[in-house]
Amino acid sequence: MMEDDFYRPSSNGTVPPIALGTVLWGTVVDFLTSPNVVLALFLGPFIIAILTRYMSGRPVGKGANKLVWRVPYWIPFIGHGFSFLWDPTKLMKEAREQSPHGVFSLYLGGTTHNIISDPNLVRSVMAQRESIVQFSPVAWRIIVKFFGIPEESKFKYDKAWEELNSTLGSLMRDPGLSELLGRTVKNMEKNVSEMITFVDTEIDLQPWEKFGNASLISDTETEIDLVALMRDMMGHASIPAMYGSAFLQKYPDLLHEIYDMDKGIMYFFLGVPALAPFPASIKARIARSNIWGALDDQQRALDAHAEGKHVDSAWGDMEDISVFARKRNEIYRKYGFKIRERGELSILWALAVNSSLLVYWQILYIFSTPGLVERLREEIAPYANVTQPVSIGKISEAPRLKISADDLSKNCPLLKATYFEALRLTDQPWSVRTLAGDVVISEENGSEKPKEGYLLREGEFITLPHDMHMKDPVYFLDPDKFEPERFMTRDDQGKVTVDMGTIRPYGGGPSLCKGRILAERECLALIAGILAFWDIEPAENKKNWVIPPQQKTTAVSRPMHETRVRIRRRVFNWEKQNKSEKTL
Ligand code: HEM
Repeated sequence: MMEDDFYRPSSNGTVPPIALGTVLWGTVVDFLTSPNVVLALFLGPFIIAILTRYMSGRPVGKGANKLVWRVPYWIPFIGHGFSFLWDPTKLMKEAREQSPHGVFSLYLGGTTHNIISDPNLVRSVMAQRESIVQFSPVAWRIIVKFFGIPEESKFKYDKAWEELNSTLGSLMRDPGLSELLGRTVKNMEKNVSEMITFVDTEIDLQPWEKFGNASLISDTETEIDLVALMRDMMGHASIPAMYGSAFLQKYPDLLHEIYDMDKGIMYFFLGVPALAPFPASIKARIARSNIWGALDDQQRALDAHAEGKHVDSAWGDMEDISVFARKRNEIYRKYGFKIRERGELSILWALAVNSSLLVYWQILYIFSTPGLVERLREEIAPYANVTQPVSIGKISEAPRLKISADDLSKNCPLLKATYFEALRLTDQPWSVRTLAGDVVISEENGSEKPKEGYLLREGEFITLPHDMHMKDPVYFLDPDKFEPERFMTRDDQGKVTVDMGTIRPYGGGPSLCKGRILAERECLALIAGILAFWDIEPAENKKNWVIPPQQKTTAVSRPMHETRVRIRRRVFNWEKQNKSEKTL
């Protein structure tokens, strides 16, 4: 029998195996480098892209039930994915300009998103039945992906949904609203009057001064980052109002962890794995897990408190935790939610992120608009005032600040208009819905104009980017200009009123922001308090304010860079009087 011999030359003239590989490789190389194949490989993707582009622009049809025009795209399946991730605002702005009716659809990773910003059509979407135009599947996706609630807890949430949702109503009416607002304003009155310490010893600085890298210029002037300062001033007032004063004392980094988590929102939604080497993603995950740790601790303490068990003394008597937070804890206990299943992070995040950014933009626009500060100070004077401190010999207390948030909202149209205008310019909220059936949306224009109607199909998404309307030059003259007066009207008797008009800074429909009344009042209160107490100018060139470009978030945008400012305490009337008496 002949032995196998790999090295024996082949007797039948075929090439040996080693050579066979070489030949095969050579053949492949020959094949791949033949002009036809090079052409095909080179042109293939182009042909696919051109075909995709040609076929992806969906015909619109005619009549009252047209299909929404789809922006053509080049890459199958991915569709507009890359340009969407790169700069969604630019993509949408350009698409709206090209679309015959300002309504268009984008194709993102296999799903069709109908983008609607016309206020009449948005109203029509909001008026549809929730069973067809659904928010709850979107809400659950956010809860799992961003807030990290375990998927398997869904059945508990389904059972408790109505009761948990009904607690949100108490954010908008009394006694819940006035309890939260009252405490928030009290914290502001104290913190605003102690906002700047004018010391240069790190240990004596206020937490917001540390975060804002405060540097002492003189006994009466400090330089600081306005973004960090305003964010923390709001957070240090609103979070203790809802979760009690021990919460931030026990977890002093919590506020900044909320900001870090918020910065990583895209990574959570894209499902980027925990260990993926993206610093912002890793930071956001660590932050989320620390926030969970703090909230879990508080839930345990609340459980123990409610059950009359021992509670760690660091939590104090817990009496200053809002009725709202206690009620939610009661519902979690009633439905047997384990500590790790409780979704308080969604509330804490909603409370902390948007108002804290909004007050930064609002104060920046106010100070950078010539003459506005003086007009506002005159308007708010009766409702945000500073009184003379008590003096014993040469030692006197700090001046006292008193703010009436309800009066500011009712009686200060200019201040309120600056809030609406800051929202219009910097808020970029989107409402997203899924379609559980076909639906026709149409303009209820009530005029002779033919009614425009669009057929939207089951399985598609509807996205309402409210910011597109808020910056639309058709509705807002000079849309990039800060002009609060655009929200104000004067009647025949000279009475000035302010109205939000068609802007939708808080989204709409069933998911419409439940903190909107609280947000408006707390923002007005903080701005009025600061205007009453402090003078602010840009640090660099004392007259030249720079408005930073914006980075998109889920609602109020983040500035792309910090704003260094110089802050001085105002000279109050009694001080001016004392001075003039001394010089006499
Ligand atoms: C200027 C400040 C604020 C802005 C611009 C804002 C904006 C928004 C937006 C755009 C939504 C989503 C709406 C949608 O999906 O259509 C929302 C939801 C929500 N916001 Fe706000 N918000 C602000 C402040 C607050 C505050 C202070 C709270 C207090 C906790 C709060 C609580 C909520 C809650 C609970 C929801 C979810 C509502 C639901 O799904 O039923 N918001 N907010």
